[in-house]
Parts: sequence; structure tokens; C-alpha cells
Amino acid sequence: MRMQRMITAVEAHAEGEGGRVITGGMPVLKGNSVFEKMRYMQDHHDDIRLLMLREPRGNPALCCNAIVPPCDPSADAGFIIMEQTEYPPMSGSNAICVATVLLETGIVAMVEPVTMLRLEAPAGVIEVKATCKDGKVERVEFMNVPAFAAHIGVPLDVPGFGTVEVDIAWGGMWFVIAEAAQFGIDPRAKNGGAVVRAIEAMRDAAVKMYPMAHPDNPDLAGPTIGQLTAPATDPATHGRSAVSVSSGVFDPSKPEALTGALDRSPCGTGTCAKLAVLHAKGLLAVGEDYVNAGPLGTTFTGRIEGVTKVGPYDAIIPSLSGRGWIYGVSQWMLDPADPFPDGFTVGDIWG
Ligand SMILES: O=C(O)[C@H]1NCC[C@@H]1O
Repeated sequence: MRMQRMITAVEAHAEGEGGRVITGGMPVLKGNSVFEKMRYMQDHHDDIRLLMLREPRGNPALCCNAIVPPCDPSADAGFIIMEQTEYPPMSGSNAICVATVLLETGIVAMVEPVTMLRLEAPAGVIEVKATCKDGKVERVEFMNVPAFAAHIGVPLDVPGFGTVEVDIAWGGMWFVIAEAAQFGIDPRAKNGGAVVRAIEAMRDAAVKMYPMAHPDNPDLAGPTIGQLTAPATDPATHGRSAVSVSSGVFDPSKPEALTGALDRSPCGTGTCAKLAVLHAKGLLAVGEDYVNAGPLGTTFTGRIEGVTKVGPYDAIIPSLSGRGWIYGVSQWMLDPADPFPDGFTVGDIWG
């Protein structure tokens, strides 16, 4: 048996969102930072992202990560995040999956009751605090990259839905955010199809009307992801949200096609972008917790730890915490004769 690729992955999820973590079988990625390694992978090894995320090995709602040697000497490990249509520079659910896998498999030594570690994401080094007990990571908290709102309450014409008011904010990815009530949708798991269609239409309109580039790295363009928010229904939380992660190319002439999948978690970068919007609106102060419930009712807790500036924008320094679980270890293979070296998508679930 000859294998063109043999990849070992630990299967994990953070508050419901799948974040497969590749621990073996990656080619050497060249670069002087994890951001450069990510770009190298994008240019030379994008087949691995497609192989892992598409059928028959993946599904539209899956994310994947590759553990890579860090370049920053202060970091314990590096990781590259892979999603269906992009390589995000940062991701909350994926950072939680990666930290959980690194510690629970012994790649980084676990210290109980608290392990402090530094992970180099493409967006930069993040400080992670993992609360651990009896060999299990019980909670992962990390300081995210600064988040900021670039547009607050601006009008956006969304074909099929009319003009809605949106916010555009960076939380590690570029988000377009709107109140779900404007679309007449309750952002819960059972309404997933309707939520995804509304968000993908909104995101497509937003990227045309409000194209964004990060002031520190114009390569980080967007909005690439969208979020609908709603008031809390559980008194232990402060709000609800649902995020669609794109899995295809939205075609305005076929708005019924599903070209995204709901983030099963409350979305870490989305929660941080929402914190930045709330702070800009004077609704959330430094030091306040914000418990955000996702479509399954699981929560991430965000907090504004401080304020800073990013280019011309007033920004917040957010922390985020949530829980991750390992649910399997897999050995993925690619036979050189397999007709689908990049996996495949089928319109029934991929749009
Ligand atoms: O938690 C997050 O930030 C993410 N979850 C999947 C999409 C985003 O990367």
C-alpha cells in the first residue's frame, strides 16, 4: 500500500464546533512567522485543507488546524487554521480545540490546576490560560488580538431582505453583524438553513459595499463572515448569536443555495467582534463579562480587558473562554489512485 498522504488528527470540538487538529503528517512549511507558514501552505499545500475539510473526510461545518513549529521564540506551539473558504488569522473555537489537544495529548506539558501557554496563530502570539483537572482541560481562556468596530449602524441593502442596519467589526476575522429580528429569524440551530441564507446574502452585500482591510495587514481583507444577534433568553447569558462560516461561493441569483454552515459554537472571534461593537456603542465597559450563547445554547464568555488603538480605530483587548473536548483520533490517508485528491462537494449539503 502506498500513501500519498498519511495524516494523523485528533478530533475535537469547542462548545459544539468541530476543530480537527492535525498532529502528524504535515509537510515542512517555510516561513519566518506562522503567518508566513500559513501563506506558504495556501500557495503550496492547499490540497491538505481541501482533503481534510471536504467529503469524504470532512463536512461543511468542520474546521481544521495544523500544529506547526512556532517561529516566535516565546511560543510553545504554532497553529494554522483552515476553514472551508479561507485561512483565518485567528479563531476562538479552533484556539480552544488546539490548546485542549496540545495539553491532553502531552504535546505541551499540562500543569494542574492551571497551565499557561503561548500559541503562535497567524494573527500573532496569544496568551492562553488552561484550567486543568485530572488530565482534562476544563476551560481555555485566551487573550485575543485587539478587536474594533469599523462601521456602526450603517445601512446595507441585502437582496431579498431589503435595507438592514449592520455593524462591521474585526475580532480576529472581519464580521458583518446585524440584529436577527431585522430578518425575521430566530438564530437557533433549528432555523440553521434560514440563518445561513440570510447571513451569506448579507456578507456578500457587505463585502461589496463595505470592503475592509486590517490596518496592520492589508492582506487581512473582508468581511469574510457574518453574524446575526438576538437578545438573551437565558438569564445566565447576555446575548445570543449565530454565525455562518462560508462553505461555497454565494450566487445572488441562487439565494436558496446553502453556501455556508452555522458555527455550532457561539464563535469566539464573533463574540470578540460583538464586544467591540457593544463597547463602541457605550453598552459594555472594560472589566465586564459578556456571556454569549450560540445556536446550540452553549456559551463563550468574553471580557474587555483593556483598550488600545489599531491604526485609526479605537480597539478593545478582549479575552475569551470556553470548553473543548476530544472525541477521537484518526489516521487519514490518500491513495495516489483516489480520484478525489482534493475531496469533493455535492450540492445537496454544499450549495
Ligand atoms: O470561534 C471562532 O472564532 C470560529 N469558529 C468557526 C469560525 C470561527 O473561526
